[in-house]
Amino acid sequence: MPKFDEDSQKFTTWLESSGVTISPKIAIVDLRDQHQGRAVVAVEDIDADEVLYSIPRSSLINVTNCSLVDDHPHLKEKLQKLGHWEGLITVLLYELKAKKENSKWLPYFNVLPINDKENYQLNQLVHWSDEELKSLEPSLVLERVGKDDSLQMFNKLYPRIIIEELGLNELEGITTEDLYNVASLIMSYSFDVQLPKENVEEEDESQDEEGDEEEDLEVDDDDVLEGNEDSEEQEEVAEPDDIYKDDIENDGAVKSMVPLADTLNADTTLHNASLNHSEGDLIMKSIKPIKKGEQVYNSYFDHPNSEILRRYGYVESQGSSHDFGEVPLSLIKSYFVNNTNLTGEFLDQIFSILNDISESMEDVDEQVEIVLDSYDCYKSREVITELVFIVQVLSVISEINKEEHLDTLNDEARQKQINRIFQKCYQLIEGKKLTNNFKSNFQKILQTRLEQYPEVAALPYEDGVAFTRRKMAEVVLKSEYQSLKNCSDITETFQNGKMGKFGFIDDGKLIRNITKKRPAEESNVSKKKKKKVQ
Ligand SMILES: C[S@@+](CC[C@H](N)C(=O)[O-])C[C@H]1O[C@@H](n2cnc3c(N)ncnc32)[C@H](O)[C@@H]1O
Repeated sequence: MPKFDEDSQKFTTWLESSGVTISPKIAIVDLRDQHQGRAVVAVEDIDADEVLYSIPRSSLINVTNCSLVDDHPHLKEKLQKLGHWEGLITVLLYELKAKKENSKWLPYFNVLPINDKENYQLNQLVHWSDEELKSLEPSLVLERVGKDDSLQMFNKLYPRIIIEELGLNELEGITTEDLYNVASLIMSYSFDVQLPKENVEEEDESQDEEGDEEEDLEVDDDDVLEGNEDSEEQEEVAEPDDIYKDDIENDGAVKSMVPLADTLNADTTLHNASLNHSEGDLIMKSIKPIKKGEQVYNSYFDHPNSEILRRYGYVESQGSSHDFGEVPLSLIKSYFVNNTNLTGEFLDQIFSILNDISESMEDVDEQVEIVLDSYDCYKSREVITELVFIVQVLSVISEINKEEHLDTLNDEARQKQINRIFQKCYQLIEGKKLTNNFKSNFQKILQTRLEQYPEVAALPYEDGVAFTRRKMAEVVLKSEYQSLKNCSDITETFQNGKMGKFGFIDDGKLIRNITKKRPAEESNVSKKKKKKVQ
């Protein structure tokens, strides 16, 4: 029997001996010829809502259930305070580098990329060379690769935490590559597993609500490789006690490796099974009928292809259902600088005023932050409201600025006028209306963004599986290009699509409405200033 199959079989035997019960209607199969590694398929027809397997918590690996705690019980508390990523990385390094052949999870590790370099290539973006990453330009996913942040976290973990704080001399000599590999494994295989309610209650009653949620558990979508929650902290040279965070158990969930649950591949359109939590075991259930021979697919959350590639190292060759392209704020800014009378300096002031306006809104739920780093434009011909809002606001400001030179007003008057424009645009959009200038500026902005993509992005998806890094990069660019292209069709996006039907009005009408009610003193300031610049 080939080693790959032998490892799958040993893994299945190990699962059974670890208390995992598996429906006879499914089997682990070898889909290397389709570049999908191992997968789970139905060997008989399965109805919706059938239990496919049930996994006892004792077979999970996390900071409360691992060899490290078995061997060094006094470290349990410290581990739980390290943070989800740091905790699980440490625990896994101990299994892989200290326990090695003696780890009770060995048959599980042997079916994972970490112990089978021959059959698995790690393709998450942190493993791409700078040259390879260039093939993803101009995708903004390049700003989220996070190699530097990961490195910062690794430098904090080793040797400071692992050797000096926890005293794990068994792990002396681990390399940055070891850390990258373990972090990549966590990124694409781990789950945030909810703790049974009683556990949470004991620790912190305020977590009750979260513990009660009956949501599906999905493969983790957290961002350690970007150094998410802790990136600022990591920049400082921390003193020993600031390596500790809130107790993991107080979060109501613990980042865990879940054998077998992570053997499921994912697909945004073919998703047919989900992992549910219960008080005891974790249960994988079908969410729709699955025919004999079909693959059982989990969902890794609503990611576009760029994120699927970044986190999991593959792409959906015909596009993800959740694809979007992004328009960076910098492009919007340069568009207005090049095509209107707004200068870069004035636009920066406008952005800062817009931020102040949203911060000053009393009702936090109603706060509208419209200055974002980038704006998503979905394949489904929906764009985020913030994009509509900012382009509409800037279109109006540039029009008013022709007459009134807002940039020459004093700070207070300028702020008031921009606030008024903001409020009027808000009402306009709420009333499902936009202006004609918005239409033309929006179209040109999207066109400018589309022109940044290489020619290949405009071509249709190719047949077959994209599995080389070059082809996967092309698929990401096509996914983004098509999404942006879909949204650039104004009629489809703003009149026939999911965003509802917008009416377009003459800009003059809105501008008259904004300028007519301006307080008298503001107009005076404006006139005075205008005289100066004439
Ligand atoms: C949780 S594991 C799934 C099991 C994995 N196939 C294995 O052999 O271990 C996630 C990894 O599986 C692969 N994968 C998942 N869904 C896939 C898909 N639809 N197409 C190709 N590869 C996929 C990716 O390499 C991803 O990082």
